Amino acid sequence: MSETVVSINHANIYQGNNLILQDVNFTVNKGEFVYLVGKTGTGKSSLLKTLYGELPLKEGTASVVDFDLREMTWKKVPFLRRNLGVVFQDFQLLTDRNVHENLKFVLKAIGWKDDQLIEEKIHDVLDKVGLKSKGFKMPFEMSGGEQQRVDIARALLNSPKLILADEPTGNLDPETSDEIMQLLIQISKDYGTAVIMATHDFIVINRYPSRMLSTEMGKVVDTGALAENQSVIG
Ligand SMILES: Nc1ncnc2c1ncn2[C@@H]1O[C@H](COP(=O)(O)OP(=O)(O)OP(=O)(O)O)[C@@H](O)[C@H]1O
Repeated sequence: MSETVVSINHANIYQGNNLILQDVNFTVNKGEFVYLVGKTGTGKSSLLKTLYGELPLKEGTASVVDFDLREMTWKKVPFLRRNLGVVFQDFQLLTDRNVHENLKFVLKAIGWKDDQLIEEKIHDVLDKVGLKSKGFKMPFEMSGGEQQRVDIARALLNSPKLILADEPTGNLDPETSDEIMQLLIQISKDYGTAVIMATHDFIVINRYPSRMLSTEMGKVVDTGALAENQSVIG
């Protein structure tokens, strides 16, 4: 039986008092890879922000990795985030410390204390993103693709059931975008992690076709699973 990771029903998404998306309904299951597409300003980021607790859900219902978004308070948001991985376009790494220290900082912040477990976890996530030997590098010494891999490694620290990615290939050249897409798809297949990825990049979507949610005219349209991406990378 499939395991539901996101379930959103009759939700209205607001920015302040402005209604951005109306009557949003969809579910995402374990291991699914879903694109979120739509013209600029149509609400992709607003929807993702709602899913990771940055915007409050005022109308409708939603459950994200078993957290009820209507019950969300600022105190509970960090607990929701510990069960998610969030990946952004601009990497958001701490520039004054190396990759290893960036990852250690996050683990310490969420309460990890055992040095050996910390080292094992960092080794594990760097291995998963193909950067096993790059822990000593400073962010400015890395290419955009490598920095995005570190951002994905950071998202994996929580062993999340869901990764929310907002334009993760937006700053990358086509070849590097390909590598990041293959990595995200591989993660969703290997670890059963669901991925919702906002993108404008139709080159990427055409190369790695998958289910699409489209924001248009204040609604979210579910195009369903048009094709499997399995054949592309498999
Ligand atoms: N902090 C904010 N306060 C008020 N309105 C906002 C805020 N952020 C976004 N909006 C508005 O909400 C609407 C949706 O914006 P959003 O960023 O979600 O769209 P998007 O589809 O992600 O756009 P893009 O593709 O350019 O990132 C836009 O009209 C935008 O102006």
